[in-house]
This record gives sequence, C-alpha cells and structure tokens, in this order.
Amino acid sequence: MSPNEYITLEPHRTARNKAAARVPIKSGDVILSDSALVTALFPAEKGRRCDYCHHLPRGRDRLLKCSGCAAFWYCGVSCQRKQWRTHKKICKQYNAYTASSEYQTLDSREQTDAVLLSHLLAQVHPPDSKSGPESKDAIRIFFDLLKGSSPGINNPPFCGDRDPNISQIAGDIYSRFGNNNFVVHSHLTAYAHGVFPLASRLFNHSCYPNCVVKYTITPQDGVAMNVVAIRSIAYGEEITVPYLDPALPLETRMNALRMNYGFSCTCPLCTFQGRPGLTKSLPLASELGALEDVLRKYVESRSSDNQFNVDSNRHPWAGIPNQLPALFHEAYLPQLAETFSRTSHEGDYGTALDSGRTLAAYYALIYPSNYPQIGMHALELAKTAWNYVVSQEMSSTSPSSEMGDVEACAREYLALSRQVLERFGPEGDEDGPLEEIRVLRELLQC
Ligand SMILES: C[S@@+](CC[C@H](N)C(=O)[O-])C[C@H]1O[C@@H](n2cnc3c(N)ncnc32)[C@H](O)[C@@H]1O
Repeated sequence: MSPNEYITLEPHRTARNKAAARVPIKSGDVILSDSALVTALFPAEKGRRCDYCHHLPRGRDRLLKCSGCAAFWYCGVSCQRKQWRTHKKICKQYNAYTASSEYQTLDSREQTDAVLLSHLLAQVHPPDSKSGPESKDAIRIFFDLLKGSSPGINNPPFCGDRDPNISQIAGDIYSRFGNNNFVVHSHLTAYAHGVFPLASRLFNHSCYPNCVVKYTITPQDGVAMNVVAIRSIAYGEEITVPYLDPALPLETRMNALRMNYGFSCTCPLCTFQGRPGLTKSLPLASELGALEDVLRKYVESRSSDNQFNVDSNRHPWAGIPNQLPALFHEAYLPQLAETFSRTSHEGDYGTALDSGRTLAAYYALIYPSNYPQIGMHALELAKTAWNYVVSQEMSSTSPSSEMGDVEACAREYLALSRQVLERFGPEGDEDGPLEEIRVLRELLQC
C-alpha cells in the first residue's frame, strides 16, 4: 500500500503497520487529506449544522429540513442529494428508532455512534453499485481495519431491519468503531463523530506526536480530515497522531488506550511520567505558588528566544527540576484551567494573567512544540492581557508603565498564537482563531 507522496506503510512490531515518512517532511505540511466515509453530529448539534457538510449557516441563511423525517437538516438540495443515497434507507424508521427505549437509554456519545452505524450500514448493505471508486475504496479499507479489543458486541445500536445477516454486518462494523472512530472538532471543540478509513489505517498513536489532526468544512462538500506535521519529520521516521489529549493524567490515558485500543503506550511522555519514584501527591496549597514559579522559570530558561521551545524536537523533560512532576497530579491541571477561565471571564484580569501564564508553561511542558492547544491558549492569554489594558485605561487606576508590560505580554502571546495556529492553518467553522488573531493584531498594531 502506498498511501501518498509523504507516507509509506511499513511493518510494526506490535501494531501490524506504521506510517513512515517517505520523504523529509516540513513542519506545517499537510501530509494527508482524507474525506469522511460517514459522519454523525452530536445530538446537541442537530438542526444547527448541515448534517452532510457540517456547515453552520450565517445571517439569514436557513437549513432545509428533510421532509421525510424532519430530523436531518441540509444547507441545500445539493447536500441533501448527496446524503439521500444512504439516508433514504433509514429515513422512514428514524423517528421511531430515536424515540425507542433502545436509543433513549444510550448516552449522547453512544447515540451519535448509533446514527453513525446506521448510515454506514446503509452505505454498505446492500452494496451501492452506483457509488464511485473512492467510496468503494474507503469501504474496502474500512473492512480491513483492526477490530477493537472487545469484539463480542451482540446487539449494536442501529436504525434498520434486524434480520440476522444485517445484524452480523452491523456487529462487524461496530467492533471497529472502538479504535477507528474519530471525534470531529472545530477550533478544538468536538461536535461530531466520523469514520476516515485511510487515516485510521495509517496512523498509530503517541502522546508526544509529530502530527496533529484538523477537520476542514467546505460547504456543499464532505468533511475532510487533514493531518498536519507540527515539526520536521526525518525520512523513515514513524508518523504519529494523538488519539487522546496528552494533557490527561497518565492513568486516564493508559486506561483509555488499553480499553479502547488494546495497547500500552510507550511514548516519551508516558515513559517519563511513569518513571518509578515520581511524586504522586498533590502539593499543598501553601507550596503551590513557589512550585509554579519554578515551573515558569524552567520553561522560560529552556528557550532562548521566548518562553516556549517553539520549534525544537528536544524532549522538554531532560533536566526537569525534581519537584515539578508533582504538578502532574490529576487534580492540578483542571484546577488551574478553571481558575484561568473563571477569572478571565469575571474580569479579574490580574489573577487571570497569573494563572494563564502558569497554564501556558504547563502546556509547554506537556505538549510538543506547535501543538494547537498551546496556540489556542496563547490567544486566550493575549486577549486577556488586552482586556486588562483596556479596562485599566477606562478606569485609569494602574500606572502606565505597568500597563506597558501587560501590553507587551499581549504581543508576546499573540506572536506565539500566530506561530502555532498559522502553522496549523484554517480549519473548522468560519471566523475562528485566525480571524481573532487578525483583529487583535489590528488593535495591538502589530
Ligand atoms: C487506528 S489503528 C492504527 C493502524 C494500525 N497500526 C494498523 O496497522 O491497522 C489503531 C490500532 O493500532 C495499534 N496501535 C496504535 N498505536 C499504537 C501504539 N502506539 N503502540 C502499539 N499499538 C498501537 C493498536 O492495535 C490500535 O488498536
């Protein structure tokens, strides 16, 4: 199998295959664009977005409702027509199915998968002789994907006839959902599930990956997954993506990877965080301030040009001060993120900037350079600093030299967010972070 000019598939010791770089890859290169075989919106997104292309209507634009079930919405006739080939097979039964206790007892993630399974089943059974070669190829690759670690699913949830033949195919498809079902997001906010067979077939996981995934929404067209390099990748090196958020606590990641994908991760981050003797208890509140100071100073000292080691392949943990791993305790990060989010919304900008800078240093320690979360957070921090400046100008309480420092901080984080998010590139809905960066650059005149 030769997927494209960037990637070749090679044997892997335990994971059947791995994707390897066929040529040297540059940071920011989009190395794969894979159209969705099928997607399903989260229940809360139904009626907000087009069920086919996921476009969010703007202004006076309205979505058209499917006249058969009144439960699917489209940008227009073109999107409806494209989905009708499969939707027509479940349209009449859809409302009875979603009202049934089988569907109602599922959580929203499982409900999304039930719709995903129903549409995928409708695509493959009976086989559609009119579908194009790309779709046939994607279906063939889908059935070649690995099954999950617990394939014994007897009654997968789906809308459609329950004859034994169909139930068996449904079970076969569902058994692959555990490790081949992507969470589709816009500006890093999840809103749908989707199956992208080629990407599934190619990429193994790492919590310290060299690539990340983004989704592009093109009105009237299907959703596509794009894989973007976040650092340069040498010829022959394995290409990896994260299957979950590397900032989750080690135990949570290990359990999820074992249960959903059937493997134990041996990436550099897991190896480092799993070191015997690493502090396991959360530091006392009285110790936190000093520890956060150490964290910020360590991250600042690691990079000569700015606070973050923006374009380095070096592990950030070499030489980490002994006391810092205590901050990897599962309770620490959510607490810090909550303080930043609450205080920046409440207008307590001094506290927000303080916690936000610590959070930025924490992300720089956990995520590889150019990881999109770093850029998103840097943008939030730049906006917070700018709001601080504006609020102080209005009340004119702080000396202007202090506000000069805050404005410099806004510029610094804006530059970081540009560096990361412009490399990540356009994705998701219109008017996202790239537009926010443009507006903030105008305000800050930089
Ligand atoms: C989406 S598939 C990836 C493609 C797979 N390597 C193949 O050849 O079909 C996910 C499966 O790959 C394997 N896998 C992915 N990342 C791995 C890793 N870091 N270590 C070991 N196995 C991994 C696991 O079996 C997992 O369930």
